[in-house]
Amino acid sequence: MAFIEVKGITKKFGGLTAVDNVDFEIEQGKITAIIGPNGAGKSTFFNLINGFHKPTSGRILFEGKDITKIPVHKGAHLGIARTFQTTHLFEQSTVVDNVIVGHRLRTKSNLFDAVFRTRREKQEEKKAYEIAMGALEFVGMAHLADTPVSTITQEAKKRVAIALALATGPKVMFLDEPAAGINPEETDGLAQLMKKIAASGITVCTIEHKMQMIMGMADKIMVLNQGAKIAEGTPDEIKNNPVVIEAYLGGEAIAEVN
Ligand SMILES: Nc1ncnc2c1ncn2[C@@H]1O[C@H](COP(=O)(O)OP(=O)(O)OP(=O)(O)O)[C@@H](O)[C@H]1O
Repeated sequence: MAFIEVKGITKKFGGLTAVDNVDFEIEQGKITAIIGPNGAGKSTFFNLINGFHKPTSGRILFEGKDITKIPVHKGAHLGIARTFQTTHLFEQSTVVDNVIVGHRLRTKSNLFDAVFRTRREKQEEKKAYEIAMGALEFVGMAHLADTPVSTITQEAKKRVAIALALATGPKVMFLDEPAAGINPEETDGLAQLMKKIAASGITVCTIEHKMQMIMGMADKIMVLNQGAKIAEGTPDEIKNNPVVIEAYLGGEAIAEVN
């Protein structure tokens, strides 16, 4: 059984077919990247598998279970996490408080507990703090735990956004352009972090435009073009695939990644 299996998925927006009958499998504990030119359908495909869009047709199986129609919060409880843009962080709150929000998603305290501060609520608060600190440790941000998000660098914010997803205890993490807007050295650092996440057993699925980064870290790449899957394989297979070179990367881009 595949970890995530996408079967014949199609998404239409009015008359436009953004994703066109794509079959794809994601392996557990690996890094999978989705690439393709602008408008190829990457974000749409990504949002179909992480539950943010519902397909026009086709099915998605997660550990053999049909998750095609389940709401996003149910997906989160099954272990499907998605990182948000750093602009979704609460700038005035501390780094650790931001991450605690991620963990809260999975804890059981209800409004009654929150108002009357029951023992369970206190225990959960402590646990949420410990989990948040563990996630910050993992991404190398524990030393900034008590710092307001507004004062940390863009790269640090990206790591905090990843910690937030990690704190939900996911089985798979979806990262949308994790390295956008940061320098090459920081990009390398993030690639290392993604490898560390995958090595810890959490499956990583990403869209990224930085080709060198993708080629250096992905176990498997899918190439979309005009909504259709035109290739899938290892970085080496993709770099040398004539269809990909023709449709997307072009001779110069290939020279760049080799
Ligand atoms: N909510 C929407 N409503 C209508 N059309 C949409 C919507 N989202 C995406 N599209 C269209 O679907 C097509 C695929 O878009 P998508 O954003 O998935 O591509 P992409 O490969 O992620 O592009 P980019 O690299 O530029 O982000 C585009 O033609 C886009 O205009």
